[in-house]
Amino acid sequence: MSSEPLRVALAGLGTVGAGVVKLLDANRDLIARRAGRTIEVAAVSARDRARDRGVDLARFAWTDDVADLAGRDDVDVVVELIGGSDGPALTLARRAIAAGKGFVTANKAMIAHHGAELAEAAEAAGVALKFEAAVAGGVPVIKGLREGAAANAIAQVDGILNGTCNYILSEMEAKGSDFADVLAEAQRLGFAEADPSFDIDGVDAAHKLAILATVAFGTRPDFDGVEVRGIRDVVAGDIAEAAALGYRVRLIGVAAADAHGLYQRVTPCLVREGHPLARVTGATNAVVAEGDFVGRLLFEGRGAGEGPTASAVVADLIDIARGIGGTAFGMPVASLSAAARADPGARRERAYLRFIVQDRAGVLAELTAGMRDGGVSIESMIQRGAGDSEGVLVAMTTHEGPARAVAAALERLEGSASLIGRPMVMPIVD
Ligand SMILES: NC(=O)c1ccc[n+]([C@@H]2O[C@H](COP(=O)([O-])OP(=O)(O)OC[C@H]3O[C@@H](n4cnc5c(N)ncnc54)[C@H](O)[C@@H]3O)[C@@H](O)[C@H]2O)c1
Ligand SMILES: N[C@@H](CCO)C(=O)O
Repeated sequence: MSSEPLRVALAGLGTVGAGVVKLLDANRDLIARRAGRTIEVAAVSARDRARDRGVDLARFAWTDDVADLAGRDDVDVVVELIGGSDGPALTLARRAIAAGKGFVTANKAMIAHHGAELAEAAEAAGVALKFEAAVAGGVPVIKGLREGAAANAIAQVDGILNGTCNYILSEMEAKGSDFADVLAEAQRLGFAEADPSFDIDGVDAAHKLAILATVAFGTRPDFDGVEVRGIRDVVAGDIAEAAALGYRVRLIGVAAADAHGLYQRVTPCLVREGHPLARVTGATNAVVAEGDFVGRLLFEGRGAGEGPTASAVVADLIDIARGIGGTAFGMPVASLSAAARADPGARRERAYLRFIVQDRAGVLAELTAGMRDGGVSIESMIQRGAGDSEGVLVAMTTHEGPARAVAAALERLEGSASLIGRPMVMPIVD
């Protein structure tokens, strides 16, 4: 055991930051034995010094300006738990790495947008950059793919990457609760982001997917290449229709890399009951990856909240304390390929389509004509509802075909007086 502790600065003392302090306190001896040295918090910074976080902060040096943590001589590693893709988090990352400090973050937004730049800077400075907590919270999926599956070519990763959305969808499914009530509960439980639109509009999952794709395929991070749709438009009727068909509604991130290029999408999907992602409920995250030699891998666990996220942050610190640096994405940035984006319209899949329509003669004919004109083959169709002023629900499933055909069909129906609101499209995952 080394007598030299690993000295850490913590930037941000919210849900995750306070969790890191609690975990380092609770498992101090175990962590020291595993890391070969103790891990000591030397300095901290947050917005509000006086706030009670349930941990004793008086023992740590305090800095009001978070950027000052990067320049401290008594710190080996800076841990950034502030959030935000740019602003103080990015300034701190750049300064800490330039100052020769290791850098650990849970900030998926920053890594999705600036990961390549920061990884290149870390390589040049010879310091570790680690972000296990940024994807799937406590689930060691970055380490699993970057190290455990490093020998494999990976063709596709699919994941439930946002605990808030999965919690909302599975609570709506189990209790028939309203979207807004379930969202408020997710915020109270501490796994929804401060701005929940990042969660429910799919942006948070897209950040994580872009990072996962980089680690899985060795392609440069391409957040702007992720097609993103969130769960705002999922209604109770969709969840009921999905159940009647033998499916569950889940927000799924999929990334695939092949000869057509890199394909990345986050969207609510119908997932067949029996698929490993269908039975994932609550704030749990799960990632399925297919390796050419290892076969299917499933990573699953708590994707958010104080304890799980702190667990992943401290695992990164333990690696650094052990002297395990390595490259941030599993290979040097210069070796990451700049994959072309695959045409999303060419992707072949089955889809669920839901319309709220006026209940009058000719409406179904209009819908099916739209499908015919777009080149979509309907597999099943059902109409439900009382035919009042709120309209009736029509749900269809399609045979497998290119995604562009469904888009073309919906374009033909756009502006139709028969439609109430916008149609909902969800790919089907069997
Ligand atoms: N909460 C989770 O379950 C979870 C899971 C995985 C990843 N993350 C990520 O971890 C990071 C932190 O999340 P959180 O939930 O703990 O957030 P939080 O809002 O609970 O805490 C943020 C902390 O940062 C501090 N802060 C903000 N701006 C600052 C500034 N300019 N200077 C100094 N301090 C500042 C705040 O005072 C607060 O202490 C984010 O990047 C988030 O995306 C969170
Ligand atoms: N808001 C995120 C936290 C974990 O990144 C979620 O709900 O999954």
